[in-house]
Amino acid sequence: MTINGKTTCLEYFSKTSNIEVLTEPVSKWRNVRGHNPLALMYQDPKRWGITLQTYVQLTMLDRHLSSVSAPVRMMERSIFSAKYIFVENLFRSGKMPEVDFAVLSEWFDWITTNISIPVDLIVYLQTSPQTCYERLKQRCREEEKVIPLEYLESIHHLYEDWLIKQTSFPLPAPVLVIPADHDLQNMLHQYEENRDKILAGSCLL
Ligand SMILES: Nc1ncnc2c1ncn2[C@@H]1O[C@H](COP(=O)(O)OP(=O)(O)O)[C@@H](O)[C@H]1O
Ligand SMILES: O=c1ccn([C@H]2C[C@H](O)[C@@H](COP(=O)(O)O)O2)c(=O)[nH]1
Repeated sequence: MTINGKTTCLEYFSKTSNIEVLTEPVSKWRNVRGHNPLALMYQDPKRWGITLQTYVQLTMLDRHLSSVSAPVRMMERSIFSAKYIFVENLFRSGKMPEVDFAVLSEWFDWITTNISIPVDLIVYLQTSPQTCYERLKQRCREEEKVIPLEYLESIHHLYEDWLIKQTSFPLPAPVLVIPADHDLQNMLHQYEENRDKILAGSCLL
């Protein structure tokens, strides 16, 4: 999901030795050579969706390919969720022209056919759109103030189709589902309970 506690979870595990944590490169999406493609996309998705998602695809690929510095790597999101969820959502909601979707898809297909992107486990922090909406307001990131609940509902359905029903796109790895509508204390307890499974190697979505 989006805005559901991924960074908070990674911060928790980053305190464990032998784990390398790679957070999402969102600071790059907010500032590429002085431009803010994340803000532009939310202001006018039809015009700027392709711009943001091209850059997301590049920066996620860069994260996947960066050299490993610990026995276990935990990564926030992936090149797969960028394509299967966010690009798909823009396209299906009529906010991405067909030609932009086609070009992004060609890039994605080329990358995933020609470059090995191994993922061992997907950890799905499963949250309701309402919870994400509350956390969005709590975090109060300037670019995201325009996000309506309906946007989070669409993203949620795409995630559920992909990771739970498993009816939409191929899964690059098995899925571990952690219900994540709970308060922080409860979440930390669940992370401890799932620690061994998670440390088998994971990618947070
Ligand atoms: N379990 C939780 N209960 C309540 N608030 C939370 C919880 N986990 C995270 N938050 C808060 O929600 C907001 C978004 O969390 P964050 O970890 O940044 O999400 P993400 O990385 O998925 O966007 C932050 O303000 C964070 O402090
Ligand atoms: O491919 C993507 C990935 C993310 N986003 C947006 C969604 C959020 O506004 C930010 C960061 O995501 P978090 O879940 O808060 O970490 O980036 C996107 O538009 N496209």
